Amino acid sequence: MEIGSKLTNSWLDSIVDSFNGVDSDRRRQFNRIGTATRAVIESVVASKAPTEQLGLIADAIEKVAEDIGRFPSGRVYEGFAEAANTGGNGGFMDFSPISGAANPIAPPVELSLSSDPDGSPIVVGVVTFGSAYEGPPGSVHGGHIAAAFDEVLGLAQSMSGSPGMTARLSVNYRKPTPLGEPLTFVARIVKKEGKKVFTEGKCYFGDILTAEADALFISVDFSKLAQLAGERERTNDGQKPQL
Ligand SMILES: CCCCCCCCCC(=O)SCCNC(=O)CCNC(=O)[C@H](O)C(C)(C)COP(=O)(O)OP(=O)(O)OC[C@H]1O[C@@H](n2cnc3c(N)ncnc32)[C@H](O)[C@@H]1OP(=O)(O)O
Repeated sequence: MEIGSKLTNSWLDSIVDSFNGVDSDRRRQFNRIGTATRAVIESVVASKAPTEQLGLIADAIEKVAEDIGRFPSGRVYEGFAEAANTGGNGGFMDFSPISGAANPIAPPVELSLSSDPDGSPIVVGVVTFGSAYEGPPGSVHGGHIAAAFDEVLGLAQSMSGSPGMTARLSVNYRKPTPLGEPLTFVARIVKKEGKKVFTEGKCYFGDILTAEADALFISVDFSKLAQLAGERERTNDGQKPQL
């Protein structure tokens, strides 16, 4: 199922088009950096390395930060990084904080579109949270579970054809969600009433339901998104938001 075809707004199309023009080698290098930085984050959290080694590693990381910091920083793909905005265009999501391979803070959640046994479209997110995401001992922090739900539900609601923003997200944590184990998130649209898109999702470890969520999305006028993008540019320039 190609949901991108349902997202026909020209502002969004221009963003997706801008991704399509992105040099693939550049994208590959960004993804390499994201993957390596994510590995560093995973290893430095509670590392058992000797203190002397930690000092050398800190020196090396400070050098990397200095090297990359010499270049101006902005956004490679202008626009939002959330799944709901992408129409399923994988590349545009490279910098999503949840599913973006090139964003080191993303676990990342790997998203795909599927259908349930009755043929209804669903979004599936597969992820293994590493040590950096620990909340209760051996378990994923609840905030990161909520963020993963926001991402998969956000993509699901875009299948309504009139995507919007999360207005409300409610998570019910049924059992501790294990770290370091593959988890499967499943999300779907429940109903649509005017601008309101109601969604629900579940998180499984194997057959075990560890958390479930429901969320309300409100379809937004793309001029609002353009306004938010403009505000982001202003705040990037050091000015205060004016929303
Ligand atoms: C292509 C779009 C992709 C967008 C990005 C992808 C999102 C990915 C997931 C996210 O992380 S989004 C980030 C977190 N969410 C936000 O920052 C949203 C902040 N809130 C807003 O910007 C506005 O409140 C919002 C756009 C959600 C709604 O504003 P509107 O001016 O469009 O709503 P409006 O006042 O027209 O209300 C429409 C209906 O929705 C209801 N409603 C609005 N906000 C609500 C809310 N927060 N909770 C419950 N109901 C809400 C409202 O009562 C009303 O119901 P009725 O028609 O029955 O009267």
